Amino acid sequence: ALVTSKEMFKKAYEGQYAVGAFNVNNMEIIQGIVEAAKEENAPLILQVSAGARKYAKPAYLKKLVEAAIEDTGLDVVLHLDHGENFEICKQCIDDGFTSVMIDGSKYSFEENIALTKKVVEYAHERGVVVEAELGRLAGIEDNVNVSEKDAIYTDPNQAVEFVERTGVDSLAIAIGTSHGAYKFKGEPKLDFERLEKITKLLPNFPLVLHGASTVIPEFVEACNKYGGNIPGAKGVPEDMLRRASKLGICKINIDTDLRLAMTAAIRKYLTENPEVFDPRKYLGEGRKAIKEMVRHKIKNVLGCSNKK
Ligand SMILES: O=C(COP(=O)(O)O)NO
Ligand SMILES: [Ca+2]
Ligand code: NA
Ligand SMILES: [Zn+2]
Repeated sequence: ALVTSKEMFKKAYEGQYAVGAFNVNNMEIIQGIVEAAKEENAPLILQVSAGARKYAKPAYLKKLVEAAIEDTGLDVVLHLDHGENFEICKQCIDDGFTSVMIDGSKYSFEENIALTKKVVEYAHERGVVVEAELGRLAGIEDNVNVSEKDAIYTDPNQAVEFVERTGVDSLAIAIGTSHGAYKFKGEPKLDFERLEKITKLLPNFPLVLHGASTVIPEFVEACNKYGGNIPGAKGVPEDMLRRASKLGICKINIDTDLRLAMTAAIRKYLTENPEVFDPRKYLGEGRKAIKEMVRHKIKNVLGCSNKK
């Protein structure tokens, strides 16, 4: 069934694990993810960005997620990732999403609060939960280019005030991650002191980690080996993610690791099978790679196997 993340996060918090939030854009990606979650008996969040809605059209994504639930019997959260304004959050809530993110992190503290409150009011009246964001990730957010120097980490005391004044259900925080494949110039580093402080000040309150892909080297190498060009890609080491999920982080967002796995598999297949031109062949390889990646994340990083 389509469910909110309320129960999932409560159990994740108590069980000191995290729920995976995987970005979806087409049929094969959705199928790969839900097959893995089914086999691992894991809680699952499928998240749709504005870019995904433009690429696949909302109706297709909604129907594909419904089909996935029908086919697997899984409980799934359908979440809007990085909602830019009240309108798109309202659209998705009216469209049956069970969770939305309103990303007001680029506005002032007060504007972010005002916008988030407006979405929370509309969502809670309809039984939908809300994720907000405080603090700015470095790196490239979907069509918002936040340069390193503007990256402002989440202030723990502001986080408490933000949660109290907005009534939001979960909060995405900035502790050193960023979106995409190039997260760190030097050694990967997260501000665990800050995360510990926020966790202490907001006990039992679900925190969200964006930009949490590991950018696993073997997949970067495979992409590059078969015609790709992704130099110097670096992500969040998996032990840091495990450590974060033992603190207040209950939702870990993963998109780039899926993209790299799917791209490596398709590049490899096409290079090794030049005579093939059946899309089902290479899209099928991509789907398999997604499934394997998600199983790996569920078992070895998130710790949410058999926690359905
Ligand atoms: O935060 C993410 C995805 O982050 P990655 O690019 O690290 O997969 N989506 O909202
Ligand atoms: Ca943001
Ligand atoms: Na999100
Ligand atoms: Zn994000």
